[in-house]
Amino acid sequence: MMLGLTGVPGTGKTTVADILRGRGVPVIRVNDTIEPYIIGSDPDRDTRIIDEDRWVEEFPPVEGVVEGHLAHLLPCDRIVILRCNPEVLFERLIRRGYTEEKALENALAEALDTVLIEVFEAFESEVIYEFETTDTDSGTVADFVMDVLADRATPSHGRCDWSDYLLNRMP
Ligand SMILES: Nc1ncnc2c1ncn2[C@@H]1O[C@H](COP(=O)(O)OP(=O)(O)OP(=O)(O)O)[C@@H](O)[C@H]1O
Repeated sequence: MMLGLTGVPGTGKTTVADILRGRGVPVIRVNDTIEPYIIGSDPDRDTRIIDEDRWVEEFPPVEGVVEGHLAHLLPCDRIVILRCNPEVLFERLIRRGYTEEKALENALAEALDTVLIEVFEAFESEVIYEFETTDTDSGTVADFVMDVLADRATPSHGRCDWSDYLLNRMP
């Protein structure tokens, strides 16, 4: 089974993936596979531009976990999407050295359910597992991913509502 572990930057994907790898689960990091597919950069947004179509086309199927915010573009069997309260996400990203602008951009992407919407466009709800990491340690998040791999978890989505965050930001 190929399980995609996705979410906005800062939701904890890499931390969880490292724990899973430590427990013997095969994990591929999207970031380790995209180098040949970089076709430019966007200095305004401090991001690299990837030829996503070619990356998806040439990605060899994996028995295990694919971790990264593009994982849901792949034909995964199951998708775990990590969520985090945008205020907390913002603080995590600032602590990690992001500029305020970039941290805010990601907090807004989380508040607007951006990744969840992309996941919904590509997958049936029976294979989508949403998990909130705001007040949950990464070991517990890793336990959940292992439950999904072992078919012990129930698909779910729609429990994260960050509309208060958006309302508080309106002029
Ligand atoms: N469950 C958690 N509770 C508290 N802090 C966390 C949790 N998960 C991750 N963090 C912290 O948040 C920051 C971002 O974590 P991480 O790099 O795992 O996120 P990510 O989703 O992989 O981001 P990216 O997509 O940019 O790689 C790190 O400083 C990490 O220590």
